[in-house]
Amino acid sequence: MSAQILDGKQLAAALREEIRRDVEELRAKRGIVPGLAVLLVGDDPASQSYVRGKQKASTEVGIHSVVERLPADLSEQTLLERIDHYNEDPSIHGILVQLPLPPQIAEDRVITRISPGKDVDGFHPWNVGRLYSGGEGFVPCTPAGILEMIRRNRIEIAGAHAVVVGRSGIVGKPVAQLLLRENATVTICHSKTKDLGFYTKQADILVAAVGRPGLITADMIKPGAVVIDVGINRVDGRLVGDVDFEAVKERAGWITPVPGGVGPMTITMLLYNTLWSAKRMGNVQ
Ligand SMILES: Nc1nc2c(c(=O)[nH]1)N[C@@H](CN(C=O)c1ccc(C(=O)N[C@@H](CCC(=O)O)C(=O)O)cc1)CN2
Repeated sequence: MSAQILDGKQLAAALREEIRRDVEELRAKRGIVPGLAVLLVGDDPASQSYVRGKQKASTEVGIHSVVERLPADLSEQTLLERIDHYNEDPSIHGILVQLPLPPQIAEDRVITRISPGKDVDGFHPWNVGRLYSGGEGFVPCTPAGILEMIRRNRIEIAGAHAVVVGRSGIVGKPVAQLLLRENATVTICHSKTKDLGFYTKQADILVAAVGRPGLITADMIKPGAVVIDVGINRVDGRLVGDVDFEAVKERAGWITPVPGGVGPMTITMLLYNTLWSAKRMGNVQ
């Protein structure tokens, strides 16, 4: 039997409607309009498209967004000064710098400059620490979206063996931490893992986040497993994930498509984080 599809596009639309209603209530009852500042350096087409998506989605739910498009040869100092500006702006509740950055700019110095209380990407070391220590803080958007997809489809995490392939700071490590927080037994695999299939075959929940098209094949899957594909790879003008979707869907219990799976949840969780930040700054419960 073919796997059930974890439809991120559909879930994202439903969540955005919930967020839109919450934003409207915050505005009507408290006069607070959530504000998001997005800084885009350079002209990478994929980054431009993601930023356009963030701006459009913000407008649709009533979040005020400011997008600064900055030249590719921008100095790190100028970017840090723009961040300082938004750190001080009381109408802005969330700040993000679209990644990747050009080589002359150090990502860690930029991320660390964002006020942790406005770090809606959840990349600042303060928020990373909160995720690991179990405290309240911003959770990175893609991992938060994955957890939301699993929960909303009533898939049991506690006691499951979750295998995460990929150890990036944006997806692999935080999603592993979130699954651990939900009482999964977690294994993290990466490019140096020997015999990857040995681990993936044991996964009740498999998260693939490496950026290698077709890395996960049907023979690497436990029958009935939940397969979450975070890969976004362009092959011959087509968008494909890290999972061989057509073959794996015949063996898995649940599977995310690419496109239309995890991707749309990323921007939705950014809206959620911005709303949460505005509520927190306004002391709204
Ligand atoms: N500051 C950040 N930079 C980056 C992040 C991030 O969370 N914060 N994540 C990615 C890019 N990203 C958001 O910024 C992102 C990636 C993919 C999607 C998405 O909706 N994908 C669609 C396909 C879209 C397409 O055709 O390309 C899908 O999978 O269905 C949204 C946002 C790196 N940088």
